[in-house]
This record gives sequence, C-alpha cells and structure tokens, in this order.
Amino acid sequence: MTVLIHDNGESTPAGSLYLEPKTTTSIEELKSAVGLVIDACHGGTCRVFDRYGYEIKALGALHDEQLLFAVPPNRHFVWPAFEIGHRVAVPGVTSSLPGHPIFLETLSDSPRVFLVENFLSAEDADEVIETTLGITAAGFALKRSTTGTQGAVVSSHRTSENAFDTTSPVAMKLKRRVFDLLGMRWDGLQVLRYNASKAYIPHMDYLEFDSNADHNFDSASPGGTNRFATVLLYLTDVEEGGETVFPLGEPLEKETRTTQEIQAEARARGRAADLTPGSWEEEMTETCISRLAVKPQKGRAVLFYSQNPDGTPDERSLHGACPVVKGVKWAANLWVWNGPRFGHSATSPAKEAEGKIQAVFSSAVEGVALYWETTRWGKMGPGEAELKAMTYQGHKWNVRRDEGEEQGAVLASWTIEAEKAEDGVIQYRYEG
Ligand SMILES: O=C(O)CCC(=O)C(=O)O
Ligand SMILES: [Fe+2]
Repeated sequence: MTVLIHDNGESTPAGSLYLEPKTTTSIEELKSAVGLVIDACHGGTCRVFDRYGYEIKALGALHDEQLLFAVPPNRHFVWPAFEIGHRVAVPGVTSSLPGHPIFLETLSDSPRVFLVENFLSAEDADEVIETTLGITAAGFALKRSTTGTQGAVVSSHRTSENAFDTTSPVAMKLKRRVFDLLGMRWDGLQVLRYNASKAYIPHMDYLEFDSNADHNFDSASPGGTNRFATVLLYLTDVEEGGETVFPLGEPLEKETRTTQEIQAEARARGRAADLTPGSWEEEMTETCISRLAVKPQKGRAVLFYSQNPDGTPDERSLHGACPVVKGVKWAANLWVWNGPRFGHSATSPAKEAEGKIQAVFSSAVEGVALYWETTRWGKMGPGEAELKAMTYQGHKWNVRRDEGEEQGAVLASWTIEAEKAEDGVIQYRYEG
C-alpha cells in the first residue's frame, strides 16, 4: 500500500511511502517512516492526520493512495487548501441543520481562507444577538470596540461596537463547535455590531511579539502562543457593504476592471456616499470591491489562519471589515490560540517573562541536531548557521546524534540558567 505524505497544511505531497503490511506493524513505525520524508518529523516525532483533521491511531484505518498530514510536536493540524473552490464536508462536527454537514470551501490558499457553510442556524444567530443586547455587566456589555494588548484603546480605525459573551448556552455551544472544527483552545466569543458606515481597517489578528512583556507571543518558539486562526460567524445578512476583505487575497473572479471603473462602480453602489472624503474608510471601499471579500450571510462563517503551519505569523492574513453601506452587520469573532493564552505548563506568565532569554546554539562537531526536550529544532555543525530560540529559565535543550547507528542518542544537555545570560543572550556551543 502506498500513502502520500504531506507537510502540515500543504496541498501537494512531499513524498510517498510504501507500507509493507508485514513490516509496518505499529503507528510508531509509520511515524518513523514519515520522519524519513519530512525533515521536521525526524525520528518519528510527528503525529499523523488524515485530510479531515483526524489523527491516525490505527494502521487498519489506512487505505491505498491515502493522503497523510504530518504535524510536528507543539503544532496543530491546519486545513489544507487544495485548490480554490475545493469543498469538503467536515465529519464529526455538528452542523446547524441535521443531515446537512458543515462544508469548508477554499477561497484562497495564501492567505489561507475558507468559507464555512451550515455553521449556525438562523435561530442561533438571533439568539446570540438577543443575548448580547441583554448583557449589562461592565466590561462585557456592548460598547465601542478597542484595539491593542496593553489596555484597551479606542481607535478611529475600528468603529464597530462589541460585547463579550462568555457564559450563555448558545455562545458555549458555538465555541465548542469552533473548537471541534479546529481542535483547540479559544478566546471568548466577541460579538460585533457595525452600524451604517462602521468598519475595521485592514489589520492582522496576530498580536505583535513585543506588545506585552508578560507573554511570549512568538508562537514559533517553545511555549510561545498567539492567535492561530479566526472563525468569524455572520449573524445577519447585510444589504450592501460589510464584507470581510483580504487585500492580499486573489478575488474569486479575476479582476479585469481598471481603477477608474472600480471607483465608478463603488460610487454607483453608494459605497462611499456617507464616508468622509480622504478617510481610510473611503480609501478601503476600492479594496472591498476589487479584492478577495466575503459577503456576510447569516449562518455562514469564514475561517482564516493568522499563522503558518510552523507557527510563524502569516503576514498575508491581513484583513478588515468593509464599511457597512446599507443595513446593520452583526458578527461574532472567535480567536483561536495555538496554546493557552495565559501562561503555560505550571509557571505564571510573570514568572516566565522574568526568565525570558534568547539562546544561540552552535556545534563544532558535524552530524548533530538540537532538540528542545524532544522537539527537533534543527541541524547543527561547523557548516550550519547558528540556531536561535526564545527560551526560559529551566528549559532543557539537548544535542542529539543526527545520523548513523546511534541516531537520536543524547550527547549533551543544557538547562537554561538565567544568571549566565549577558544582555539577555546565552551562547551554547557543543565541542564534542
Ligand atoms: O467584521 C469583520 O468582518 C472582521 C472583524 C475583524 O477582523 C476583527 O474583529 O478582528
Ligand atoms: Fe481581525
């Protein structure tokens, strides 16, 4: 039997494996074999998923020509885009309409954007709005939206209102469903209202690395977490405007109009009528009708990723909310993180921040690799670039043999000691 091995989130295989039923007898052997195809899975460290996001737990479930997706340790399964218009019924996630599955339809592969159909029923959408209007607690009730991580800042670049629904049964149900769709953790359900002309300037949901000293937002580093994906639920239809726009995404129908034609169409549709001339909202209207834009439709959702599968920020995930022209737009945001928002393992964020250190690793010896605990970090040797990582007091890094019979054997271990850092940087060199 032959299986095709894909890197996490990739639409084309990195290689294939022939599995001999007699010799490949355990999942561990499958994982080791995957490690031969995918560098980041060296030594069998990756989990293996099918194309629907289910982890392969038994070899009996495999079939010939099956696509397998290798997910490195500390990373999450990312839906592959395949091609624009590709539709997949998501198994195992409850939809709003019994008998009608949730469909993911690929809108763009970079940025990685999917339309989610049948995500919530009209009743669910109405209930979220009703519940939101009834929230009175300070800090949760509907009020002008803010931006930033260092305390809330009212910004002229985000003119909607929002509320947080952290407790209602319908919010819990929808959060669980998003969790099922992605298999991860979430922020609260942020409910948004955009009245006429209200909008949100194009931005990234990913938070800046240095936006808050108490948290490691570098999601590609050990223990670092940040917003990973966003599922935006549309709670109402909007007559005109209010699209979620991805300025770096290709529109589904290739744009052939000239700038003048686009501007004329914007005027004809009343797009900029209520907007201040020269404002960012007015400037945005052109992007809204010429780039990848998802029209709000009650019961639908849009899923997009803010991180690449390796945890680095995807700068192409830039998006915004187009000014509402006619009607009121209600939507709800779920920001999903790649790991806990507040702290991780047993240590508090404040404690973590104290020991936050940049480490630089190198080796005078060939044929070795650096590991964080059991996570492969990269190859080291005289001909290789230094490896850098944001790490913390007490983290353990290992040098392992990377070839030959003793592959995987630990040759040296370093435990990060904050007092050895100079200006926040520690150098480690393996001399053999
Ligand atoms: O309302 C929208 O379409 C987008 C909202 C958004 O990007 C956000 O709240 O982060
Ligand atoms: Fe956003």
